[in-house]
Amino acid sequence: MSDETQRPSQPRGPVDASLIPRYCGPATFARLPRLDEVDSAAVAVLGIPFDSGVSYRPGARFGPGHIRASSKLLRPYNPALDVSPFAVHQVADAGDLAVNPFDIQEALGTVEAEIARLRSAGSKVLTLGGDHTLALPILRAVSADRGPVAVLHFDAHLDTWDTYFGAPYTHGTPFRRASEEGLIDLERSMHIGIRGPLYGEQDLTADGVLGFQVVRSDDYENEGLQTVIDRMRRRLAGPDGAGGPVYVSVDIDVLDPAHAPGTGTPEAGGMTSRELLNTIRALVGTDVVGADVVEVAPPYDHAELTGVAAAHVAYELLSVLAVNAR
Ligand SMILES: N=C(N)NCCCC(=O)O
Ligand SMILES: [Zn+2]
Ligand SMILES: [Zn+2]
Repeated sequence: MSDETQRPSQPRGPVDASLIPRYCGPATFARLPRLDEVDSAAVAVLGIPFDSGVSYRPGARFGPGHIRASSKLLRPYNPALDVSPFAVHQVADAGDLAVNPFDIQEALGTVEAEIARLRSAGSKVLTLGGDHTLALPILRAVSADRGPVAVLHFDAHLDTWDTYFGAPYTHGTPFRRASEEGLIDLERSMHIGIRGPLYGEQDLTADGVLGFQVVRSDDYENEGLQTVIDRMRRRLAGPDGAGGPVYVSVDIDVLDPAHAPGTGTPEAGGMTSRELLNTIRALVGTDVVGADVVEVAPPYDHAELTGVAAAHVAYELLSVLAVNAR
């Protein structure tokens, strides 16, 4: 009797690195199966190679491939959360979405439709970007069936600016548009890791009106990790403590350029990857409805530093989803 007939409901996991060397074979995230190789997936990892919304260095269109290539060393068991994220339920790589690099509005429509399609097939979606513009169409799709969601946004930047060159859909503006469109819960959303020069003081006041609280990068040093985690969990619980759906958006430039040089708009004074991974782990027990890891720009990376950091961030997000599903 084959394994499959004995255990028909067993999720198909990653390729075994003790049988097939890690550097062999097609690069799916964490060497997971492709979505078309499994019946269905509780979580789909979707690449979106799009960087037409960037204000500075381009290159995030190569992010999905780079994160996958940097994810080959991930192992199946996560001791930090005591979970095997690919054994609890089926996780699969949905490949790359082909989006129009010359027409941003059309690209946003393609992204929204694909996220909606995967979600209606029963998959939560972890998106590998791509630039931060992508958060807007993803939030449109998620809030279409979950209503306004809390946005937990890890980034050096607010990304609530209004326009660049008059353009409303850019990587610096997704969360202003999302707030204006009523996609986010104004009482439970938060940025973590904010730092660096702004256009003016009004950037921060406008951001508060749009529904965000701010944890600054320096707060990790001044208050400590546990205090930051407590603030995050209190904010996500909301004023009545009841909680609700949370969308997690991770711009890899939240990390210090020493930890993640491969990104388009780097800012000094950032978080360590250890701080970021530990903060994400503290999301166990919150209703994470989707997530992205964006702004990985491989042309500026060295030794896969940024790719490995992004792969681990994605792995911790998948681990949280697995613990929550258990
Ligand atoms: N979302 C990212 N990574 N960066 C936004 C920077 C916008 C600016 O150039 O002011
Ligand atoms: Zn950023
Ligand atoms: Zn961003």
